Amino acid sequence: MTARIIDGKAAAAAVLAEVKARVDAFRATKGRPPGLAVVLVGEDPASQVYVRNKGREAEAAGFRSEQHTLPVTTSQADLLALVARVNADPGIDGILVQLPLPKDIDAETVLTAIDPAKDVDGFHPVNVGLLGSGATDRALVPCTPAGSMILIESVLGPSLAGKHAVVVGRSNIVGKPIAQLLLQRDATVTIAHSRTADLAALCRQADVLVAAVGRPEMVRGDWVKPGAVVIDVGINRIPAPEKGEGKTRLVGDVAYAEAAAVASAITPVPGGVGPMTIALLMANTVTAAHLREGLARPRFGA
Ligand SMILES: NC(=O)C1=CN([C@@H]2O[C@H](COP(=O)(O)OP(=O)(O)OC[C@H]3O[C@@H](n4cnc5c(N)ncnc54)[C@H](OP(=O)(O)O)[C@@H]3O)[C@@H](O)[C@H]2O)C=CC1
Ligand SMILES: Nc1nc(=O)c2c([nH]1)NC[C@@H]1CN(c3ccc(C(=O)N[C@@H](CCC(=O)O)C(=O)O)cc3)C=[N+]21
Repeated sequence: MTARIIDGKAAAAAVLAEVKARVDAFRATKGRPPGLAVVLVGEDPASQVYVRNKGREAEAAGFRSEQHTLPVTTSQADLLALVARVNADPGIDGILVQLPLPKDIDAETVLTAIDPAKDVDGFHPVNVGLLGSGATDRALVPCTPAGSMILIESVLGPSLAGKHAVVVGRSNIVGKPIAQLLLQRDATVTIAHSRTADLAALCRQADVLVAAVGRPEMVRGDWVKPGAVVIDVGINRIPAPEKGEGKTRLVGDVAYAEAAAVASAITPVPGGVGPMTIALLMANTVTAAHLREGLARPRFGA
């Protein structure tokens, strides 16, 4: 079997088209566009690329978009003061503080200081709790998990009843929220991590296999059940001497060619989950704007 390649770029473009239509309607009703503030502390080059991409998409969608770039030496108090300022700005509906933060800043303190109604990352404890209790009418859901679900739905449809989903990775930003969303779609969910015994055998039981580990090509072809749907969340930059000295390339957490020979459908890296993350950030900003203004919640990727 050769797997169907799940086109994350095309799916992201479809979400962004829905976003744009919603932005136009929102602006016509409210007389202002949705607003997104992205905060970057420090000069991590990968983070700079992501933040720039987010700003570009926000402008393309017709948002008010602002970027705050603070030096790596910024104190936690100064960052909290900025968060308080954007919390209080009525024209800002979404706030994203790019992770990771410098080591002297406590990320949990900063994320908890964001107004949950503006928490378009879905990382605030209020949104984590709403997601965990199934209140998806009110929760802001993390972008990468929400985007991954749209890709899964594009292959398997809305119900995962009877399917075993294995999520490798238990981070608060990816693994745990993806597991919650899979559970809500009636999958039987197993969450694996670095202390899981016989990971390969467990993965071989998965009808839906989600890799969110951060280890290049760790999931091998013989870990994949024939016909499984494989979602590769990993983004790893590795040396690519074949492209020339000092060059790099992006790979996922899945050994793509091996897995694609066994799976029924698989996301590529790049061009899979990554573009969906950015599209869902825009969608969450539109959702936050609607909820803050008392308008009906829009749905994306339906
Ligand atoms: N496509 C996108 O838009 C995004 C991609 N990413 C990418 O997704 C990946 C995961 O990110 P994130 O969740 O933040 O990473 P974290 O480092 O926070 O979490 C990694 C998880 O993988 C587990 N793990 C690590 N090594 C192993 C192993 N050998 N066997 C089994 N489990 C293991 C860890 O287990 P334990 O808890 O036991 O330590 C942990 O739960 C990264 O490649 C990241 O770049 C992240 C965000 C967005
Ligand atoms: N507060 C916060 N929210 C995040 O959502 C967040 C974060 N911090 N920190 C870092 C991770 C990572 N992340 C990605 C977003 C887009 C791509 C993406 O667009 N990837 C492209 C390739 C991009 C490239 O070429 O480098 C793709 O996969 O096709 C990847 C990764 C969001 N994150």
